[in-house]
Amino acid sequence: MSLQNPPVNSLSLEFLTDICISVEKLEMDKTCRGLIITSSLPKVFSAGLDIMEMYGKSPERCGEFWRAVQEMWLKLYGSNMVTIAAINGSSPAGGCLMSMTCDYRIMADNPRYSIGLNETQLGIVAPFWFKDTMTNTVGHRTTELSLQLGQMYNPAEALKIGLVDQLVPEDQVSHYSHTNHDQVTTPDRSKSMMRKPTIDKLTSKREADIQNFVSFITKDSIQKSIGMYLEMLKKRKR
Ligand SMILES: CC/C=C\CC/C=C/CC(=O)SCCNC(=O)CCNC(=O)[C@H](O)C(C)(C)COP(=O)(O)OP(=O)(O)OC[C@H]1O[C@@H](n2cnc3c(N)ncnc32)[C@H](O)[C@@H]1OP(=O)(O)O
Repeated sequence: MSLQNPPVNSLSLEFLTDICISVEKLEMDKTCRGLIITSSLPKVFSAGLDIMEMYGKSPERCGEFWRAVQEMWLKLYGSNMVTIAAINGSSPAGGCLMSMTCDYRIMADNPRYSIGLNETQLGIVAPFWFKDTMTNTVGHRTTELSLQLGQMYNPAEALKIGLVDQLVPEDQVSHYSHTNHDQVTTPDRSKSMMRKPTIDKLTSKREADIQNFVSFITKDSIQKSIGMYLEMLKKRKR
């Protein structure tokens, strides 16, 4: 599955819906042995959630958006397929979350790329299931530090903390993803054993999590922080 939503593969409601439909189709296809997620765009795997979906939108629309974010995570983290993230560019926040849902992460060894949960930089607290996914990936202490600082890691740092599993030359990300994938034929039952408690936690609190997101994101102070972050993103370009 090659992500293609220019300019930065930000995860809008529409794009998230497309991703969910694609994953669902693959999941039902008996001939499909697994899933490699990568990006069709240069330099960016995914810029994470589309910030414009969280800025100046109605509570109803925010709720619909958040349900789609949850759905994407539930589908990928609970997938019965062998999943590999072929991270061929930067992968902040929701992009990092998407990578962490996979069984294995291969990243392009380019020091200009970065990956991590940077929500704190937007004045946002990462939701509990983002935190849980990271804890399951890199452990409690690293997650605590990482979330408090909104830390982004270059590929070498990401490898060191276990946020990615393998670094490869940029032009060989696809090759190594397929090679690794071919070595695993079916997902082991241990995958669902390891992930079920984390998945059940969100499933049982799904509506409350949506309410929490909507009331948090529509607060004036949070809207102001997001507005300032958007300004910073645009200024950084100039
Ligand atoms: C209770 C819980 C409450 C809340 C939880 C909410 C959780 C949120 C998780 C998230 O995922 S929030 C999104 C966080 N994402 C980011 O901070 C990424 C910001 N973007 C970047 O760092 C860079 O754009 C990049 C490294 C991904 C790519 O850099 P580059 O190739 O240099 O592109 P530009 O920076 O020039 O960006 C091009 C264009 O795209 C716009 N843009 C970038 N990221 C986003 C985004 N996530 N959503 C919407 N739009 C984005 C950027 O502003 C530029 O727009 P122009 O109109 O100026 O062209």
